[in-house]
Parts: sequence; C-alpha cells; structure tokens
Amino acid sequence: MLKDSKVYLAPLEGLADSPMREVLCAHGGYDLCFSEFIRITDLCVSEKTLLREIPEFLNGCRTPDGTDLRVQFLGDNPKTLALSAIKAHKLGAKSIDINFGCPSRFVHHSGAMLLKEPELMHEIMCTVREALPPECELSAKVRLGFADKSEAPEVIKAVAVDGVKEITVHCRTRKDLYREEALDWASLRNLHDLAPNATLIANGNINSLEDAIKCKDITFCNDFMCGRGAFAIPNLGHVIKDGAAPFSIVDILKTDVEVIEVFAKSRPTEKMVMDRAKQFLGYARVHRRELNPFFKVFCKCVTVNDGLKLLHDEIKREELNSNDN
Ligand SMILES: Cc1cc2nc3c(=O)[nH]c(=O)nc-3n(C[C@H](O)[C@H](O)[C@H](O)COP(=O)(O)O)c2cc1C
Repeated sequence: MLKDSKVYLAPLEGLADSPMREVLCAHGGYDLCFSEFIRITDLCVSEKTLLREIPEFLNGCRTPDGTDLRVQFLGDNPKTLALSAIKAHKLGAKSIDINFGCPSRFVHHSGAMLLKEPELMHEIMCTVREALPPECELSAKVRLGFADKSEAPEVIKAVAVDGVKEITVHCRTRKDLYREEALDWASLRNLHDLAPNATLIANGNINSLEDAIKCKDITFCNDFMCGRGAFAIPNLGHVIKDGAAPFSIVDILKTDVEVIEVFAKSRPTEKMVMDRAKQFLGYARVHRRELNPFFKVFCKCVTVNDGLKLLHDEIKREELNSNDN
C-alpha cells in the first residue's frame, strides 16, 4: 500500500457532478475531488452558476463526507478566468484548477486546444496566480502535448509559474484522446525538474494498487489522480493508500442503490435518476466484466422502484452465491 501518497478523484464532466461526488467520495477515501470543468467565456462566471454547479460551496467547499473540493475552470481569457477564480475563492474555494486537458470537439479555443499555445497557457496561469490571494492554491491539469509527447517539457514549463502548487499530467496527448495503447507514464518521469516548486500528479489508467505502485516506479510521482476506475472500485483511494480490498460486486451494487437514492433527491424525473444509475454501472462494468449480464437487464428498467428491486434481488443472489462458495 502507498500510505504516504495522495489520491485525487478526477474531474469528470457529465459523470462526477455533485450527487455523484457525494457517493464516490463517501467510499473513496480521496484526499481531494474536483468540480466538473466550468466554462469561462469573456464574462466572469456568475455566483448563480457557481452555486448551481458546486453546491459544496454551502458546505465549506467540501462534499457531505468532508472531502475537499477544488474548483476547475476552462477558458482562454486570462482576465475573466482570474475574476472567476476570485469569485470562487470568495465563495469558499480553497484551490482553483485550470483545465488544459479537455479534448472535446465542443471545446474550441480552450482545454487541450491550448496545449498548442504555451504562451497563452503561461499568461493564464500568471494572471490567475497574481489575482488570487496567496492562501488560495492554484493548479493545472495538462496532457503530455497536443500532437506529440515531445511537447511535454514546454507544456510543463508553461504552467509551472511561481506559486503554482500542483500540475496533474494525464499521460496522453490531445491527439491520443483516450486510446488505451497511447498511455505513456514514462514520459512524465523526466518532467519533475522543470517544475521544481510544484508537485506533479500522475493521471491515466490508475485503477488498482498494483497500477499505482507501477505508476510510481515509472513516473517518480508519489500522488495520483483516478477517474473512470473510481466507478469499478468505489473505494479506490482506500485500496491504494490503505491496502483495502477492492469493493466486491455486492458492494458495487449497493453503491448503485446509493446513486439512485442520492439522485432521487434532486432529479425531477425517474428517467434522469435511472440514467445515472445505469451510467454508474456502465463505467463499473468496464473493469468488472462480471457485471455485464446484470447490466443488460438493468438497462431495460425505467422506474426507480424497478431499478431498486432489480438491484436488491441481485445483491441477495450474489450474497447467497458467495455464502455457497
Ligand atoms: C467522461 C469524462 C469527462 C471528463 N471531464 C473532465 C473535466 O471536466 N476536466 C478535466 O480536467 N478532465 C476531464 N476528464 C479527464 C479525466 O479527468 C482524466 O484525466 C481521464 O479520464 C484519465 O484518467 P482515468 O484513466 O483515471 O480515467 C474527463 C474524462 C472523461 C472520460
């Protein structure tokens, strides 16, 4: 186990919104979680948007279980990013992250597109850092480059401005998108000296204790950010830091019951609640193939009652099975 490591829950737009963060952080043992990216245009973000996207502001910028949340912004305008960061800080944000990693086609001149423009990345980081009071931490999330990992040193130098605390590196380029075979932890290894005052956090396919140990050996990073794997192993932070056994299938199904219960508090329709419960299992089954047959059946149910009944029946069946074995 990696007792001295920090494990962060990654920002995941469309996946890790506030209700999902509530469930994932309750079990995960994470040192920090992130908001989904909030897009900043040529206007400063409104307080209304911040409170809608990040209800955790009303809880000291922590999830209900007490996990600290970092606010993430995405944009290309240094001035409005800085003003938005100040606004978030005034609402209670203790740290702000700038997204230079999002590869979405719907993100035009921001996110990973800016990896082509290290000068602008640098200007953004300097402007936001200067605007924020020193007690508010600033970090960046980057990829290894836009088209090629040889760009990585320039990327790191661009964001490692004075006063930047952490830089998370998703070990792929923008061009790689999420292709499995493109993952390249090794390219992170030689970047530490380029950011002497910031900690580099490794990200990309860290889905088990074994992955984290291997990643640490290869990258020389002590701290990790986990994204999609958090659905297959909802206690991933504890698995990595405390050597806990990964959640069983029964525990995953029980976690999905919680997903339904938490989303039912805020979603106006049962379909919206069930969509999120299906999304949760959909990601979990990527690494837990045993869930596939149940997932197929589960996807057909429409109402919350049916969903809960199916989950409870499957939990009983799994528990009986494990008693028999
Ligand atoms: C559906 C989805 C949404 C994402 N949203 C964000 C986001 O809002 N901000 C961000 O910096 N990265 C975002 N990412 C990237 C993840 O934070 C992370 O870097 C990536 O998934 C690799 O880590 P993993 O292999 O542990 O999932 C997203 C990834 C996915 C799959």
